[in-house]
Amino acid sequence: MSRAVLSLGSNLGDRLAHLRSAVTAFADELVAVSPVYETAAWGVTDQPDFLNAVVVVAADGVDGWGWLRRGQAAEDAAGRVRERRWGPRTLDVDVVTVDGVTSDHPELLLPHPGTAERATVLVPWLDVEPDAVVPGVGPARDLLAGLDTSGVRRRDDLELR
Ligand SMILES: Nc1ncnc2c1ncn2[C@@H]1O[C@H](COP(=O)(O)OP(=O)(O)OP(=O)(O)O)[C@@H](O)[C@H]1O
Ligand SMILES: Nc1nc2c(c(=O)[nH]1)N=C(CO)CN2
Repeated sequence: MSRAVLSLGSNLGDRLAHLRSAVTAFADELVAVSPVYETAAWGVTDQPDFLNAVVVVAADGVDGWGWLRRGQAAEDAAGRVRERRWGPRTLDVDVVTVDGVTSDHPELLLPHPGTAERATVLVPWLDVEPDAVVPGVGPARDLLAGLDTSGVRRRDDLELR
């Protein structure tokens, strides 16, 4: 069984609908779905706030590339136009980790190299996996302790399923 942690993000159009479309795309593989967070944009900061969430998925016979392709298909279905790096997007699906897999291929970096610095990933991940570890880096809880979480606000009024 291959188990993966996926980070979902949207800051264009109907953000909640875009995150829900990703959850629906992985309906048969869902292990856990985090709460939704409203988050200030990092990287390129002059863009709208994001909604972010994390899902844990598992399936037989899907490797890291398979999870990546499945995420990209969900992005395409949400009408994502690939423009500037870190720019606004209808749906972003990042493969954060795949159990037991590391990769240094530029099109599939595992664990995702941004994970340790991104409260927008670590906060929802810890909601569903309090003992989460970024392989080769450290416990998510310890990484988060060094980060500013002021721009990460839980939206209990929004549900993904
Ligand atoms: N773990 C991964 N998950 C998703 N995409 C990855 C991963 N590792 C490498 N990539 C590659 O990153 C590219 C997509 O990048 P994208 O435009 O989503 O970047 P970004 O979301 O702007 O920035 P970041 O990757 O820092 O979050 C794709 O070509 C994809 O193959
Ligand atoms: N808050 C927030 N900011 C971002 C995000 C994101 O998911 N959340 N994704 C980006 C590109 O991957 C760029 N900036």
